[in-house]
Amino acid sequence: MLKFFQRQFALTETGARDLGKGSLYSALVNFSLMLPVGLFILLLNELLKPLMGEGLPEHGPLTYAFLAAVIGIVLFFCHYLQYSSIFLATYAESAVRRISLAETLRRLPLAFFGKRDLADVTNTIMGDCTALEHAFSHAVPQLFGAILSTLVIAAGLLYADWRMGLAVLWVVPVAFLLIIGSKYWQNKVERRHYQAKRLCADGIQECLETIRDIKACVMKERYLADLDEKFDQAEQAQIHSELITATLVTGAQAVLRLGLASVVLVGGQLLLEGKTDLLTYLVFLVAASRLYEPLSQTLSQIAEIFMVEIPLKRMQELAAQPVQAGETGHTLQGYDIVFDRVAFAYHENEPVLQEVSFVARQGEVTALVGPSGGGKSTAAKLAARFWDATSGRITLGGHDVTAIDPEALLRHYAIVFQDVLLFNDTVLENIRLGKRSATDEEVREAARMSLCDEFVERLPQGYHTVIGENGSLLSGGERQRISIARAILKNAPVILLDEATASLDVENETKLQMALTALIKDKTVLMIAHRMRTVATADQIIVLDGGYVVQAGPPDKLLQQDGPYRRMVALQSEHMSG
Ligand SMILES: Nc1ncnc2c1ncn2[C@@H]1O[C@H](COP(=O)(O)OP(=O)(O)OP(=O)(O)O)[C@@H](O)[C@H]1O
Repeated sequence: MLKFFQRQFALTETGARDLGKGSLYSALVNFSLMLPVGLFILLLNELLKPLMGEGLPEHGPLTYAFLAAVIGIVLFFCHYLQYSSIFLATYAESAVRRISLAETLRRLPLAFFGKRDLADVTNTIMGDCTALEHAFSHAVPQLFGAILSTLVIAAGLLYADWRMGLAVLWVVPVAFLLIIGSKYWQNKVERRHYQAKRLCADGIQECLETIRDIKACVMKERYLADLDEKFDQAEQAQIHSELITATLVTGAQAVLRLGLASVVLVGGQLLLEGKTDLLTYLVFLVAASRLYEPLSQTLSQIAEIFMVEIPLKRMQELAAQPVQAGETGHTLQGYDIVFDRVAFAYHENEPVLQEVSFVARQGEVTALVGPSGGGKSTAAKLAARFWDATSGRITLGGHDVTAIDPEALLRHYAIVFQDVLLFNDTVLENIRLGKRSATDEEVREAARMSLCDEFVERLPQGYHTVIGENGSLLSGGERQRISIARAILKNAPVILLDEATASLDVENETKLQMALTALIKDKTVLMIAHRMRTVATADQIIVLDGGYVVQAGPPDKLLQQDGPYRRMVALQSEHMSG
């Protein structure tokens, strides 16, 4: 049974055991709800005795008050056990599920995030987990509990009187068949509802991310109209889904109630024919109304139980994504990066890099240049294993990067991206991200080297100013300097600079280049730049065009050749003097 729960609901062993316990306690609650009925029947039996001429009642009101109190305590404990075993265990399982999904996401290659919609991934971690949390705390154990208690009570009723037993029970399979028969239909409608909700979430996220461009292009009206349409579709899908579920559930609940009518009819007939006594008849009437209560509740949650399949599948699919693995303990021989006939494609049959071979040596600056879209950033990201090459090999210090755990590998890298990402925190903390253990003084020193001082002094609280979401209070050049400060603070042996100084004016770029010269001593530097002036002092230039290395060598040598590098330098000099 535990294996069934684990497989069916993707639970941990503890989660499956807790679901089993929760189901048993739910059944216990259902049984305990029969106790007041038993007491009532006992009381009725006593009260009927004098009327039937069977003598006086044997027990006084005190006995019944005592029994009622005991039943109250039993009910309390059963409910308490059910609550603690279901709710607390479900929340614990949910936390494990969320953490394990987040752990998977952390280890997934960036290729996954390029293919998958981020709103959808967020929805899986938050929305789907919440949906499962609700189903496993409010519906699934109750369903199994109701099945268990109904089976036991049904056996008792059939044993007591099979005719009235059948009159009580025939409605149960009919009601459930009605709901189960419509499962495919309900799931189809609910899947459409899910899809509509996901499109809404996508729309909102896209709108928030692109609000600046929407305003700049005066597209607000059109965008909001699109978003409105998505909301309307989600609303329609929700109404449709709820209508269908409500119709089916109330229909099935009405069928259940028919059972009461059939007991009245069958029992009444048996009573008239003298084939049963009044007490048994009353017992069946009361038992029927009690029996249907948990079943009726379960029916109202059956749509939720069917729906469990959808979020479960989505989560299983996410959990099954191949993660980037690798060893954490490795000894590198220096920090040379070697690209050996590397090919890569973001999408099948659309190669971005082909036959790329070069060596970025430790202690040297290797500059990647070339036309936009040539594959420079892609090559740098492959070196840091943000993606894995489709074919060929990239090594760092003689080790294939794909054999090294991505997080362990990234400890050797300090990276400054073109699109800087900052957090809504102070300048100090944003820089400290480079090295969590750095003292304030170390952070300030890195900030001074990356020329942050001059703009930080102008901020209201200096280094303690909170810079807004993604550094919204800062200019592009200022954000870039913070990112460089992080890299300086990290002081890693390999430095990747992707247009690191592109947002700076010429004067600041020159100053920063001098600071960077000190930083990059003895390190492996892979630098991407569009300004030829920036890479003029590099030890080696690699020209990438259309995914191929079209020229490689020291800048002075390349200048002597009639090739793309000389043309780019000439073009930019012309542009500057013109
Ligand atoms: N995440 C991605 N998913 C799919 N395609 C991508 C992705 N990133 C880049 N590309 C594509 O790969 C090709 C190379 O892009 P890349 O950014 O490496 O070029 P680049 O030489 O660095 O360009 P630029 O100088 O403009 O930054 C381009 O055609 C680009 O559209």
